[in-house]
Amino acid sequence: MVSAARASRNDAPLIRVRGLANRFGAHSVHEDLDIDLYPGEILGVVGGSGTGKSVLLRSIVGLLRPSAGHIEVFGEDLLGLSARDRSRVERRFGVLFQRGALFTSLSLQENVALPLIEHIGLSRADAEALARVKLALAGLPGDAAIKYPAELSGGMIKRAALARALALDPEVLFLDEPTAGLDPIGAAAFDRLILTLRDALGLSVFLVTHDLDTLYTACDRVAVLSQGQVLVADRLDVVAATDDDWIHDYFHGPRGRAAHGAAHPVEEP
Ligand SMILES: Nc1ncnc2c1ncn2[C@@H]1O[C@H](COP(=O)(O)OP(=O)(O)OP(=O)(O)O)[C@@H](O)[C@H]1O
Repeated sequence: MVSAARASRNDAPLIRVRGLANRFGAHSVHEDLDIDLYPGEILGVVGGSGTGKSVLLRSIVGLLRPSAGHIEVFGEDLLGLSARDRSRVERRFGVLFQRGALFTSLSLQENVALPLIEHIGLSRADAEALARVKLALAGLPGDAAIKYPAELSGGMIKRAALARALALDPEVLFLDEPTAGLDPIGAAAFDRLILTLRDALGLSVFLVTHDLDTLYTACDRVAVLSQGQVLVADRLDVVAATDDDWIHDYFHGPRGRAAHGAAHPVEEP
């Protein structure tokens, strides 16, 4: 199921990564990696454990300086910018990290208000009012705003972290394994939320995942990382048909068949 907001390949990429290398000492994670994110698309990034999906995300959002390569975002060469200009560009990103990363000593509305106070200089009252709007946008009930992370289920924590990622009205949303740890119903609801938000807010989404259901439900394109590079980045059917052992095991193993079956139910005669 892919919405009308699917990216047109005639558009220039919003994010254009070329020749990226990430090395930690003698350990090379990426070498000469290229990847694009098009406006309005949800790009799923998959690959075996340790293939560098999170490292790639962290390099693009500015948390990790790559060893080599170019990262062009909104037409600007990110690695060539001054710290001040970089943070201007990075303000247009929203990031949801794997473990949610909420401050445990703050209520949800205080967590979401924090970037609004720090980056926009809103008063505490205005920031918390806007935070409540963002929490509602992420599908949380009104009474959740004054709760603390310890009082919430895993699914609610993800939604609160998503609300915080949306606080500054980003144009690009980066999600690192957003459905990890959620039960299948909670994960499916989160996938639908991502689609709804993309359509409503015109977001472009870079989504690192292991979740096959997410790929089938939410992603316009899928990029597979393997041996330090992007092995293939295309529509799911093209990717699933690519001749590669990992792709074959991933898409055509029991979980892959189940996800495909759920996305393409056989119609009763
Ligand atoms: N700061 C760091 N210093 C040294 N090595 C690192 C650092 N960050 C990541 N790595 C290594 O880079 C490799 C890729 O890590 P990354 O977390 O990106 O993998 P991943 O594809 O996201 O894996 P998973 O699917 O298991 O989450 C791993 O071998 C990891 O140990």
